This record gives sequence, C-alpha cells and structure tokens, in this order.
Amino acid sequence: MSSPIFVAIDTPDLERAKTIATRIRNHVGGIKLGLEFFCANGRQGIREMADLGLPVFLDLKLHDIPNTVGKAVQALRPLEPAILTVHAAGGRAMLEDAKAAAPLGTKVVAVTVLTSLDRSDLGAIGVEDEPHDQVARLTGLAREAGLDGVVCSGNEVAAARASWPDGFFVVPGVRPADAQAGDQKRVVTPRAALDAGASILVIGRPITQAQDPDLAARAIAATL
Ligand SMILES: O=C(O)c1cc(=O)[nH]c(=O)n1[C@@H]1O[C@H](COP(=O)(O)O)[C@@H](O)[C@H]1O
Repeated sequence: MSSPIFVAIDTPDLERAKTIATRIRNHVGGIKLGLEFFCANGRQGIREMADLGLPVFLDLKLHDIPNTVGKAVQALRPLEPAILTVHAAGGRAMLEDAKAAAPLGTKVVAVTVLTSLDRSDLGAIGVEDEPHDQVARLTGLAREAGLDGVVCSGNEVAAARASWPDGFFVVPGVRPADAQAGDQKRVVTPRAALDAGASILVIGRPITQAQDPDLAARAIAATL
C-alpha cells in the first residue's frame, strides 16, 4: 500500500518545491500544493510538479458563491488533481456545483473547521459549538452534497469516519510528538490520526523545514 503521507509543499519557490518533492518522493504518497504555491506559480507550476510523478492534492480551499466556485473548478479541470478542497461553510449548493464541475477521478473534499482554530476562535465568528460538533455538522452536509470526504483534525476524525464509513478523510495539523505546533491548535500525532481513521495525513513543516526532509519523512513513516 502506498504511504498515507501527503507532504504540504508550502513555498512560492518552484525550484525549491521541486527539490523537496524529488528528495522525498520515495517515502510519501503524494504532494499537496496550496495557496502559497498556486498564487506564485499558477497552473503551469502545478503541471511541472505533476510531471515529477507523484499524485497531486490541489488545496485551494475554494469558498464563494456556487457559480463562481463551479467555474473555478471548471478552469482547474485540465490539471486533473487527485484531490481538491473547497470550504464546507460555502453551503450545500456550492459543494454540489464544485463536485459537478470536477473531473471524475478527482476527490472533492470539504474543509470543515480549520485545524488552526479552537473553540474560542469559533465563538469569535459566531459559532457557539465545540469544534467537534461543528465538524460533525459540516461532515453531514458534505456527505449529503455528494462530496468524497472532508478535512478535519485528528480529534474529530473517528466520529466523522463512524458517521460516514466509506468517506475519504484528510487530516492535517499532524505533529510528531517532539515537533512544534506553530499556528496549529488541534494537533495529533501521525500514528494517532491514522488509528482514528484518517485516509491520508497532510504534513508540512515537520518535513519541509527539517534539515533533511527525506530523513524526516522516513522517520515519520516508521511510526505508522
Ligand atoms: O486543507 C488543508 O490541507 C488544511 C486544512 C486545515 O484545517 N489545516 C491545515 O493545516 N491545512 C493545510 O495543511 C498544511 C499543514 O501544514 P503544517 O502545519 O506545516 O504541517 C498546510 O498546507 C495547510 O494549508
């Protein structure tokens, strides 16, 4: 089985991104390219990264009115990413239009509650629930809208998986026991996330900022 680790290559520098991807390629299941990379390098940059041969998770977290998101996904179609993200908070019609516009082979997954938010952050935007309850609500919405799965933290993935056994669960905010959390607030170890039901783990800085990214990826893979 291929590795569940997708490395978040968050850099605007295409050459650096290629160097990291090339070094880690034998010990990870894929690469995740997000807003930082895409805003700097666009679709051509994604194509060049895809040419390295690893599955590409395109994490643009689209969140707008249904027509705009549907058209944006249509514009991304030629890239045929393995995975594409939208925000569940965009609502059911937006989720449906995103899925309808995506290539058949692309898993469209909805971000529920960002792993950088805790209960007090949710309160500040008018959500009085615990992250756990909000994740459960948005997971149900994503499922009803016909998406392939959701993004949530390792704290919520067991409940989300129990409610949607054949869903696809992406878990970021993953940290080996000795690593810095940084701006992440709902953090678990790679092993715990996988045991709780994650389909894939998104891991960025613990690998990309390591002196030897390949060694860091192998060390994490050894714990799984
Ligand atoms: O959709 C994501 O991938 C995502 C959702 C979320 O709730 N939290 C989150 O951290 N991410 C992404 O996962 C990666 C985490 O990176 P590190 O914190 O460096 O491991 C970043 O690229 C984030 O954009």
